[in-house]
Amino acid sequence: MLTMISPIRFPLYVKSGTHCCFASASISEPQVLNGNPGGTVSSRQEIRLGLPSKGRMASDTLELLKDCQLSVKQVNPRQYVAHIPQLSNLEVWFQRPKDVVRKLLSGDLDLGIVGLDIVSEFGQGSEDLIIVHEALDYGDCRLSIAIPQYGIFENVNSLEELAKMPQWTEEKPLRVATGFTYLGPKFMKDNGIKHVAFSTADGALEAAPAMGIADAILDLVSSGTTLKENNLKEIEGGTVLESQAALVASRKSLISRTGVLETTHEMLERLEAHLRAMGQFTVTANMRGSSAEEVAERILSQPSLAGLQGPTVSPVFCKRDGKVSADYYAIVICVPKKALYKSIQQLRAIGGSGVLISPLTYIFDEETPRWRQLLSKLGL
Ligand SMILES: Nc1ncnc2c1ncn2[C@@H]1O[C@H](COP(=O)(O)OP(=O)(O)OP(=O)(O)O)[C@@H](O)[C@H]1O
Ligand SMILES: O=P(O)(O)OC[C@H]1O[C@H](OP(=O)(O)OP(=O)(O)O)[C@H](O)[C@@H]1O
Ligand SMILES: [Mg+2]
Repeated sequence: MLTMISPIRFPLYVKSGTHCCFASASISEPQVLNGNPGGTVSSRQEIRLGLPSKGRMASDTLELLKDCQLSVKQVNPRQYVAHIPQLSNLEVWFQRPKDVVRKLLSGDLDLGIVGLDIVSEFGQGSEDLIIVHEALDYGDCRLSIAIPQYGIFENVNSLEELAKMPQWTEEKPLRVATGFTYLGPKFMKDNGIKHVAFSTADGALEAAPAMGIADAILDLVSSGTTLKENNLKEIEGGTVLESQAALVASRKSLISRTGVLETTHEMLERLEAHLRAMGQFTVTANMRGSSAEEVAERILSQPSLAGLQGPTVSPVFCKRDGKVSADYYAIVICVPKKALYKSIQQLRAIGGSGVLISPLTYIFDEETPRWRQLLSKLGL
């Protein structure tokens, strides 16, 4: 449930109350709850995964799942429920990212994929939300304070300088427009900044300072183009959080609902195998040598050629003068994409030839490190 911010320190002007939920104490008044009352684990049999229904996360999420051989089958794009044939007993529900988090909390969803920004804003530090994979490698952005490049802000370049400006008083606080009405005031409070008033807005926040609606904004920044185009700048110490897409789960569901832990394990294995492989190439090459050990020693003498668990070295046999022997060896290693050219140079330096580079699809480790972490978070 959202907590309203102290109106004295951080007056909050809420444009619309649609994203707040209230539980009335009076019996005579009707109650308005956000989802399943009390966030209990209901008796439904199916496991539910919430995915973003719109926005830039929607297509990237489907793409990622497809790359993990977990294609989502949606009969009709306007239908909000779908299936992943590989994961039996799982329903996919398309929801707005913030509703994915709310429904995880209310017990109406068991798993979800959303940005960490949304998890922090709408999860509000709830112990029931568990981040299973915090780096799905898309939707990268940061939540930052931005101020005008001009006028009284021209020489202001840090949060400290912004807070020290004589303009902000109890009566006339720094006005910040944001969609992050939980994280914004919390950040200001954590940084000991007084005389701040937040107002909510849903889009095109970057226009607010020029329109005179706000002095500063707190919004997501990725390339920084939108800020620049609107003559705004980020400031030192003004980043509230770094975000990217994450797999999130309800603690209650993981512990109590049949099959949720197993499904989470399978999803995690597939995600990790795909994401690890994304950063690597397979390199095969030929190398002359007197023995497999001698070739392996030469490879391991190079810092970028160690591979995942050391090189695979196989003899290439040929028949000469009626005698079968191995004069050279085929080697196979994985190299990080970023270190590809360095690896080729090192391979050549030790006598490698005929170098072939292929993409990798999956790397399945013996055990995914995040699985251990998940079990320990659950006390299992
Ligand atoms: N410029 C950006 N670059 C990369 N990722 C972003 C960017 N802006 C937002 N995101 C990430 O994508 C998520 C969804 O943002 P998006 O703007 O696509 O949808 P939305 O905010 O739900 O829709 P709307 O902005 O129409 O309300 C955000 O919560 C954040 O994690
Ligand atoms: O740093 P950049 O790469 O320019 O991206 C930042 C912009 O992206 C998001 O807006 P979005 O495109 O989602 O539009 P919205 O305001 O309608 O949410 C965010 O709210 C910023 O406005
Ligand atoms: Mg947006």
